[in-house]
Amino acid sequence: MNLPKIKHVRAFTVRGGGADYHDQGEGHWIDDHIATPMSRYPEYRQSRQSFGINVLGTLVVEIEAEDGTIGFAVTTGGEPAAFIVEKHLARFLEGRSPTDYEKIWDQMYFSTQYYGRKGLVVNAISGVDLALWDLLGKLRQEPVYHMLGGAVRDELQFYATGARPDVARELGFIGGKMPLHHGPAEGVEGLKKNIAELADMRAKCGPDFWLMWDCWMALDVDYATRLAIAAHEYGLKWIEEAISPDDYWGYQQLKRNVPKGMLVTTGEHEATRWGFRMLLEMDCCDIIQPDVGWCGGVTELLKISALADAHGKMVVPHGSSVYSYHFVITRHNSPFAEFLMMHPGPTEVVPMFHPQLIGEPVPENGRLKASALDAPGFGVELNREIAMHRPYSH
Ligand SMILES: C[C@H](O)[C@H](O)CC(=O)C(=O)O
Ligand SMILES: [Mg+2]
Repeated sequence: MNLPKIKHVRAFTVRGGGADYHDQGEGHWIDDHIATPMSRYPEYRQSRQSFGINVLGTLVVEIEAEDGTIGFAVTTGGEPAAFIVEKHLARFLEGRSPTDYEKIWDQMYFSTQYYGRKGLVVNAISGVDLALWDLLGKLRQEPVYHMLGGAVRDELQFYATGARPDVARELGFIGGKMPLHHGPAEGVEGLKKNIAELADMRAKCGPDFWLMWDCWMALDVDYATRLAIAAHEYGLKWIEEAISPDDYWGYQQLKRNVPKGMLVTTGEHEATRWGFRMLLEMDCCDIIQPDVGWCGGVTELLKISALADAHGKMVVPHGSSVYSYHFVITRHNSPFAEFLMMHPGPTEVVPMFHPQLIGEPVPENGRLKASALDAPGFGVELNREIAMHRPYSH
């Protein structure tokens, strides 16, 4: 079957929430004294926005086919990513068939390799790749998860990320991942406060509910080891992204140091099959957590996931709403998914990428039926009432 060719690629920026989920208003749990690598500077300790966590904003990529069908995706990257999409990547799509996603990915990656490889450039590539899969699904009238091989189970199960695992438990989630509030610069006192918070949550959630810590790259191996050992008594299930994503050697050591039964997870700021190959071959962690909007898109996630499978590791993607769900439902080594609680409390389930997506499904009682994904592409529409800006064109 000959599908219409790609006519035009456009990139927009949007401010406020959505795919740039750290861009929230005051009083939100996601910006309340969370430990980060910048916490060593007291002036940047209270708020992540103070050091610019939300400086980029959302990138929206639209790909229009010759018949007028539009695929789109949202990720982070904002204006600099919009420049890369319009001025560099668009040339590898326009005039091509949307079925050529392998060649398109290869050309996007290798043409930018001299200034890219990870971070912002791969965010931009991911946004284009996701928009391409969305377009392909819309042209074929198929959900992306069908094109990835179909569902291997009837529903998705979720753990929730937020400051209130006790509420997440009541809402039906299988676990709660909390932000770590105090980093090494806050000394033994900070470490004790962290443990007291965990102990309090364990008391509120009972003995069996999964409790995890997201350390957002804030620690060093020594602190992470001491934290993990002290947390063992309170049944911490995993310690996430404890140290810098560049420190593969540190992760290898940490995985050896943590108490038996506690998992080490990482990878949300890692990209491509080559980055994940380091994590897997060096045995840095138990679960890898690629973000499909940051690691290279679905085309690359399939390769990362196959590599993880061969190493006997789970793939539990970071956040990313529908872009993750269509992948997780198709893979045996992705047995559950993350739901990032974007309610400020967070005491209610609200769509993760609100207000940018229309029709974004959310878990009910911590679950989502595969049939909730049964619409062409990623099954969502772009909310055209939000203020979108197209800073560059070609
Ligand atoms: C809660 C974390 O600091 C971060 O904002 C989100 C994240 O890393 C995750 O969902 O995982
Ligand atoms: Mg995380």
